[in-house]
Amino acid sequence: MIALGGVRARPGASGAAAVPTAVAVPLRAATAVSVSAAAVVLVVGLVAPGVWERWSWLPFAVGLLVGIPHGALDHLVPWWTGGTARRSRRLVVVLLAYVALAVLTFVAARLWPVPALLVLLVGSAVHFGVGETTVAALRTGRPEGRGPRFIASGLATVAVPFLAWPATVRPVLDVLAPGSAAVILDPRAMLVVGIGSAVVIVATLVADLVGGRRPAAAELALLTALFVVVPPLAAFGLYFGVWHGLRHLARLVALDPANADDLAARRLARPVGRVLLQSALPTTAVLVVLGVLLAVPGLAGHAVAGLVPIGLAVVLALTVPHMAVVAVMDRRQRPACHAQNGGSSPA
Ligand SMILES: CC1=C(/C=C/C(C)=C/C=C/C(C)=C/C=C/C=C(C)/C=C/C=C(C)/C=C/C2=C(C)CCCC2(C)C)C(C)(C)CCC1
Ligand SMILES: [Fe+2]
Repeated sequence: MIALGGVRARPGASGAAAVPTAVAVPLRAATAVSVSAAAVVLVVGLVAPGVWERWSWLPFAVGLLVGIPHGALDHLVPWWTGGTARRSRRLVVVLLAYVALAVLTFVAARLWPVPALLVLLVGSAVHFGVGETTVAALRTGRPEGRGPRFIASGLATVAVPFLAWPATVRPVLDVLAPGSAAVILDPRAMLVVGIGSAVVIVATLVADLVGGRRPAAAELALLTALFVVVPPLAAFGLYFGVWHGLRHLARLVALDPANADDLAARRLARPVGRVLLQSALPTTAVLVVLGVLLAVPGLAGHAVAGLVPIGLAVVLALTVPHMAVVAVMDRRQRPACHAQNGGSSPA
């Protein structure tokens, strides 16, 4: 037996598990919204490229606003995945550790901007790659290892915008982490990462098509095209908020034990309302921090000013504690690799 979304499911003959309604229903809704939104943004980028070049900040700002809540229930994940009763003293410890990790990351990024940004970008690629493979596994009920799809998704979402839009990202990098543009956009490094990304993405697409995994191939192709065609801030905003963030929220909806009955009856409205209500306070706290950093000149670092660099700095600082929590969640929610042998996952 394997564990999916906190519900046990028996693997079928092919090694794939029947995907429980608890996770299938919200994930299907989130997938429909994210794929449609990405397709619309991509088509606009193809038909009227000037629109996103001029209005990039809009999808970026909306993406931040919609994407921040996906981490806002991180402090509850250990209880939802561990199946133990919530104790207020342990909750306070988790909250304090989370805030401390985010503050330390923010300060480290101000003190050592270039190495910190490089580490955070690699961390982001791992985080997005794991998110894509876990969602693929949860959708099909088949285990997904840390193989080509994980690397291809990380590269498509993090390396491709730098490869396709060097002139656009350069000024943002120069403000976010002075000196980082020369390192990240170094022509030899770009050539190596560019060839590596092309090989891994194309190989994954071909393997998916040959293996009959057409939806997975279509999603990877859509994401790659989005980051190639649409200017990076607009593409990132769409991906972060409406793709990665929304799918993560769908997984959270399935994890909260309070939603079990509604999801079993395929009712989504109440579970979505519950998750939004629970995430409102932590989201507001992060938005207040963002507002204070924007309002008080110099607080985010001497050179950093404006929504784009401060928004990115805040979101990147949250990446570290968020990644730590999501790593635990992924281990407990994704179909286990040994499902094929009928083993049980570490629920
Ligand atoms: C719970 C809790 C809370 C809350 C939390 C939250 C709300 C979270 C979130 C989280 C998150 C929200 C996360 C995030 C992540 C992110 C990421 C992962 C990012 C990445 C990025 C990138 C990759 C970028 C890139 C770039 C650059 C750098 C430049 C320009 C261009 C581009 C855009 C491309 C608090 C603190 C209140 C308290 C305690 C507890
Ligand atoms: Fe995330």
